[in-house]
Amino acid sequence: MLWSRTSSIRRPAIASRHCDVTARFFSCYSATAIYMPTRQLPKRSISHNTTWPVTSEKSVLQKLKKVNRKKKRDTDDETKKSNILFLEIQDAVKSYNDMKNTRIDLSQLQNPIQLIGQFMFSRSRPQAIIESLDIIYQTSEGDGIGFVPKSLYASPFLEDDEDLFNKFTAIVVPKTIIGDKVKIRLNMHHEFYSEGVLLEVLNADSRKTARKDKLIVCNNFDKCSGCQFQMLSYDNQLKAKRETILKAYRFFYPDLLSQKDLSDFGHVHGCDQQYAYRTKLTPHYRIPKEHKNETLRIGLNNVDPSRPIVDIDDCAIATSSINGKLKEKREEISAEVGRAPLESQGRQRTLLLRESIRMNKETGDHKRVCLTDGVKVITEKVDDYIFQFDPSSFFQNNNVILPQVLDYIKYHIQLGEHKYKYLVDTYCGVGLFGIALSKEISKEGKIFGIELSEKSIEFATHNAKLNGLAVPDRIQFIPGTADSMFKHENFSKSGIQGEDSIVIMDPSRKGSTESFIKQLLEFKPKLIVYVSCNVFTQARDLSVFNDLQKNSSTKYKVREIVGFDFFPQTKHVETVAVLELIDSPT
Ligand SMILES: C[S@@+](CC[C@H](N)C(=O)[O-])C[C@H]1O[C@@H](n2cnc3c(N)ncnc32)[C@H](O)[C@@H]1O
Repeated sequence: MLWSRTSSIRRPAIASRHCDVTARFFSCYSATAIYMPTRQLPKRSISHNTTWPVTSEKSVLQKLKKVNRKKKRDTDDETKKSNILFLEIQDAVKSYNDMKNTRIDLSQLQNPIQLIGQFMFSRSRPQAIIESLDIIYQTSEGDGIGFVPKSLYASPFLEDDEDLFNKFTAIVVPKTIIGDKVKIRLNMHHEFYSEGVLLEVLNADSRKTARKDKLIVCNNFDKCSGCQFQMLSYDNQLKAKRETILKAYRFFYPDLLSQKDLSDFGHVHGCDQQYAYRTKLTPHYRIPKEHKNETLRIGLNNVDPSRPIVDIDDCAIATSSINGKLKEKREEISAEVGRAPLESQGRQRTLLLRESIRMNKETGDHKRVCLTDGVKVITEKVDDYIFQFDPSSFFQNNNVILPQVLDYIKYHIQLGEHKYKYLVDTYCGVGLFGIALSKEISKEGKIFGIELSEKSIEFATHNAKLNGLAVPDRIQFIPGTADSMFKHENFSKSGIQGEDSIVIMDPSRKGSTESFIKQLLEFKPKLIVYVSCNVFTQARDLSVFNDLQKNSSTKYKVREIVGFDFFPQTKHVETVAVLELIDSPT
C-alpha cells in the first residue's frame, strides 16, 4: 500500500463571484493582442440538441469522472500526475501575477460545469481558437501553460456573465515552451485548466523563445506523444530537466533546497547519444474495421487524445534494429488485415519490440537484433556483464548511459576511506546494480537483492551465475516486497550489517513506502543510493526520511542529487540521490 501524508493540496472554495482584478490588468492584457476566433461563435449558437444543456449536469460530471479518471486529483497520493499539474498551475499563476503585476487567484480559474460540458464531447466540441497565447510556464510533463481571460472565447457557452467577468482559463499546450507565442485550438476543459492543441508558433525565430524548429528531426513531432523537446538544443533540454528536479524538491522537500548549494543541485548529466538510443518500443495499432474503410496505423498515441494513433514508420529515438523490425511487423500485419475476423476488427493491440544481443558462441562476437512477440529471453550487455531477462521484466531502455550511471555510483562508493562489505540491492529487477557493482565490495562480503516479481528474481539469480558470482554465498536474490526485506529470515541469516553496507534503492514510479524508509533508517547503512525515474516521489520519500531522522539520533547528509538523461528529446529525467551516514549512536 502506498503510504500517504496529509495532503497539502487544498481545493479552493467555490469560485468567488467578486474577485478583484485591477483595471490595470485588463489594460496590459489587451496589449497582448489575444482576440476572439475569426469565426465568432454567437452566444448560445451551439445546437442544444447536440450539446449542453441536453447533457444534464449530472451526466457531464459522470462523463468527466470517467474521461478523467487518470487525470483526477487524488488526495491519497499527492505525487500523482494530476496533483502535480494542480501544483504547477498554482505556480504558473504566481509567475503570471509577477509578470503582469496582477493578483489572479485559483478560484478565478475554475471552469464552470457548463463550459466543461460544451467542450467534453469531441464530436460536438465547438471550434474555439485562441489566436495568440503567451506560454509563460513549463510543466514537468513538458507542456507549456498560458492564460487568457474567459471573456475572450467563452461568452457563447455561458449564460451567466458572472462566469466571465474577471475569470481566466489556464491552457496547457503540449509541444510548447516558455517564451513561445502560439495559436491554439481549445479542447477538453477540466476543473482548473483546459487543454490546448498547438496550431501555429507565431514567434518561432524570435529571441524570446529558445525554440529552434530546425532541430526537429521527426516528421511526426507535432502529433506524437513520444517526444516533447526536439525543438530545444540539447543544453536547453538538460536545463529544462534540471528545472523539473528543482521543482520536485521545492514541492515536496523544500528544506533540502535551502540546505544545499544550489549551483550543482539537480545538475543533469547528458547522454552521449541523443537519438537512436531507445532499446524498447511498444507501438500500438488498431485492427482496421473493413466496413468503415479504416487504414492501418501503427505507432504512438496522439498528443490530441481525440485523434487516432500517430502512424510511425521510423522512430527517431529508437535504435535502428527496432525500426527495422517495426517495418517488418507493419508488412506482416498489413498482409493480415483483410483476413481479420469481424470480432477482432477495431481492437487495440500493442507490439513489443525489444533489442537484444545475439552472441556467436564460436567467435564470441555479438550483434544487436530486435526481438518481438513470443520471445522468451532478451540478452543485454552492460560494461562487461551479461544480463538475461524475459520481455515482461523491467530493464533499463538506454544502455548508452548505463555505464555512466554505474561509474557515478562507483565514484561515490570509492569516495572516502570506508571499505564496504555489503551491497543491498532493493527493487533489484533482474539484478543490474547488484551484479554490475559487485566488484565494489570486499571479497569476503555479500550482495543481497529483493524484488517483487518472482520471474525477475529467477533471472537475477541466473544472471549472477552467468557472470560468475557464487549463489548464495556471494550473492543472493529473494522475491518479496522491499518492506519485508529487513525482517526476512534470509536477510537476518546473511549477517549483513548496516555500518558496512551500501543500500541501493530503485523503486518504480510510485516511489518507496514509509515502512521501508523507517526500516532503512533503523538499519543505518553507511551509504544510500536512491535511483529514481520519478523525481517527485523521490523528493517526497527523502523528505519523509528527513522527518524520521529528526526524531532519531541517526543522522544522514545528502551528498548529492543529480539527474541522468536516459531519454533525450523527452520530458523524462532519472535522478540519483546519494546519502551518507554522518552520525549514529554506537
Ligand atoms: C525501476 S525498476 C528497477 C529495477 C532494477 N533496479 C534495474 O535497474 O533494472 C523497479 C523494480 O521494482 C520492482 N518493485 C515494485 N514494487 C516493489 C516492491 N514493493 N518491493 C520490491 N520490488 C518492487 C518492480 O518489479 C521493478 O522491477
